[in-house]
Amino acid sequence: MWRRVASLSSSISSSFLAQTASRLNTWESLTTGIAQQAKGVIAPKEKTPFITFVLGGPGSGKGTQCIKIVETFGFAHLSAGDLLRREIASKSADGAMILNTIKEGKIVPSQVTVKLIQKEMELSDNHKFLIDGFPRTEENRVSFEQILSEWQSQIGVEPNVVLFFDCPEEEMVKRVLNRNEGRVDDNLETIKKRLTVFQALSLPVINYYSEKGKLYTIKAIGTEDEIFEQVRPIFAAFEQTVG
Ligand SMILES: Nc1ncnc2c1ncn2[C@@H]1O[C@H](COP(=O)(O)OP(=O)(O)OP(=O)(O)O)[C@@H](O)[C@H]1O
Ligand SMILES: O=c1ccn([C@@H]2O[C@H](COP(=O)(O)O)[C@@H](O)[C@H]2O)c(=O)[nH]1
Ligand SMILES: [Mg+2]
Repeated sequence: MWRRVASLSSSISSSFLAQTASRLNTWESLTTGIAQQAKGVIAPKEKTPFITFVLGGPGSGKGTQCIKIVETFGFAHLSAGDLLRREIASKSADGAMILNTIKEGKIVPSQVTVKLIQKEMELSDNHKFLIDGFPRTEENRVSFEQILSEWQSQIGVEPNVVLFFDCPEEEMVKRVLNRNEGRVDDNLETIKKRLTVFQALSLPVINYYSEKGKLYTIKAIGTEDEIFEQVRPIFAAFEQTVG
């Protein structure tokens, strides 16, 4: 379980925190850290988080390619849409609001989505994250950067890689209508709204990362395997340094 050192402050004394923080140059595993502290040994987890945002329109193939990246490169896959659908299924306090927002093809408030992603990252034993379908708006991006800035001394405020699956609209519509997974937003009316939201709110995020030199654009047409052959070299290039 990965935890930010700062998030331990409510349960652990500040002297323990200061001691722990000084020994660790990155995130600490809470359970391992406490057990090892009891033995008088704290072994640092030296792997720095590696964050990839996976962006693209509805049905562009983000989730499909994430599965292949996980299989090949051992990332943890965090789909923002799946986390939100899990909230609906669990009938959480935000569930009804999230359901209505998804049906309308709109964007759930940043604080809700960021909290879910942050929790998943903190619970993960992995240090390599694929964050699928997020950030969807500039506001999402800034909210997440605020979280990362808490870890700034360790990892900086930006993702390491941003993938953009660039797919023609007619192909995206065809794929979504054929998806057949029972999603409430897989209908023509909602898809049209999602495409409008993508153009208006998500493309600016993609342009932002392009200007930052972080963007890797994938031509998302062809077979799933053909598309993955564009994705593979991006992660292969980082493999030595990321672990
Ligand atoms: N290269 C491809 N060719 C044909 N169909 C594909 C291809 N890649 C994915 N699909 C299919 O298209 C549908 C949408 O793919 P996927 O769920 O991966 O997209 P997505 O970008 O995650 O969409 P969303 O944003 O709606 O979650 C799925 O049914 C998937 O099996
Ligand atoms: O960061 C996010 C991600 C998703 N949503 C909402 O969920 C649906 C479905 O998302 P997928 O990534 O396509 O599974 C999306 O249309 C949004 O309504 C969100 O608000 N914020
Ligand atoms: Mg998806």
